[in-house]
Amino acid sequence: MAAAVFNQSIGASQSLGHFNTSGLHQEFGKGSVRLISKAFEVDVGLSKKGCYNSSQRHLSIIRASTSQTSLIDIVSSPSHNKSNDSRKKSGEAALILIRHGESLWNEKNLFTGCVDVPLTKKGVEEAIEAGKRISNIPIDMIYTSALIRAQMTAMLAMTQHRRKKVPVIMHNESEQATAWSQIFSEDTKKQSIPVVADWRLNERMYGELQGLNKQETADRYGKEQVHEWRRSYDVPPPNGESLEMCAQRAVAYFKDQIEPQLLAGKNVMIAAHGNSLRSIIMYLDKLTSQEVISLELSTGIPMLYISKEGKFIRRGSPAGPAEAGVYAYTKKLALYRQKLDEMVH
Ligand SMILES: O=C(O)[C@H](O)COP(=O)(O)O
Repeated sequence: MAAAVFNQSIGASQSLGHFNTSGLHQEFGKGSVRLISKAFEVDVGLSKKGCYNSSQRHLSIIRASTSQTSLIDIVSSPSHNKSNDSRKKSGEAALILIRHGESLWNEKNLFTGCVDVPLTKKGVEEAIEAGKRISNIPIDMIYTSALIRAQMTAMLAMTQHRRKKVPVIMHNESEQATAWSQIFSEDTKKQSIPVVADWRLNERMYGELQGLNKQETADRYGKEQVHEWRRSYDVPPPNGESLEMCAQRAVAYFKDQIEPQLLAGKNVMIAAHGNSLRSIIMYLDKLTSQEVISLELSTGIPMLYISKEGKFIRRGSPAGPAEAGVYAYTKKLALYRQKLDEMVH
């Protein structure tokens, strides 16, 4: 069964180059075609609780909590996870990248950047659809930006996951917040997925363009100027961040916080934004500052990478509802899926 899924997936990956794509795409690299589109993208040929009035009580809660293992410790510690042995053997981990679903300002065609606006109804639906597409892929840790549109996307997507673990937002903004969000059941912790929200995954800060209409801005300053602000690597919009500046925090965060999790065999989902993800993909795929110009990400389309021995291998994203035919599963992912099937039947 697992082998069948595996073979089917490999077959799909080999034929991906023949799919019709409806969105934007780019081609470059020797022997490799990268397609980033609404439809799919793949490399071809590469393969806490209660209110305490007494401050005394409050302090003791904090002290008690410091001796508790946190949810992140549970996920990160090898001794807490039986399947960790097989992870070590295969030395691989899944990495899912997902740009948030459509936001209310995407719908209005406004520059959004770090302005914190929620999803539209369509964005909610996109997030749920994205969740269906990744419902068979293991997820041990979730990282999102500090912005609600990315957090909504991650949470809505997780409502669809077959493993039925519960995403739990980590609150480390203060000692008190950490203490008050402790879970006191090891079993419950094991059925939870830590969600770490960090501003360094935020959308690029769009400076004085935030809140302006994209079309009106192009009419006023010229299409080329606006394209340069939106897509060039090193030209920042007025008083905003260039992609390069955005990369300095987003990629640094990825390297410091996320990559060690992947290297430890943890399967990670990142829900973030067009430009913070473009900068991370630039790092993962070793794109040049020229190549990244034509890299476009659609809202709500999950991309799958495999992290193996310090390398990142793109394994596609789905063209349609039949996700098994479009993600190039590894044997390990196929086995995970088989286990999920067995849990249901
Ligand atoms: O912040 C925004 O306005 C968008 O979500 C991303 O903008 P872009 O398409 O100009 O990169």
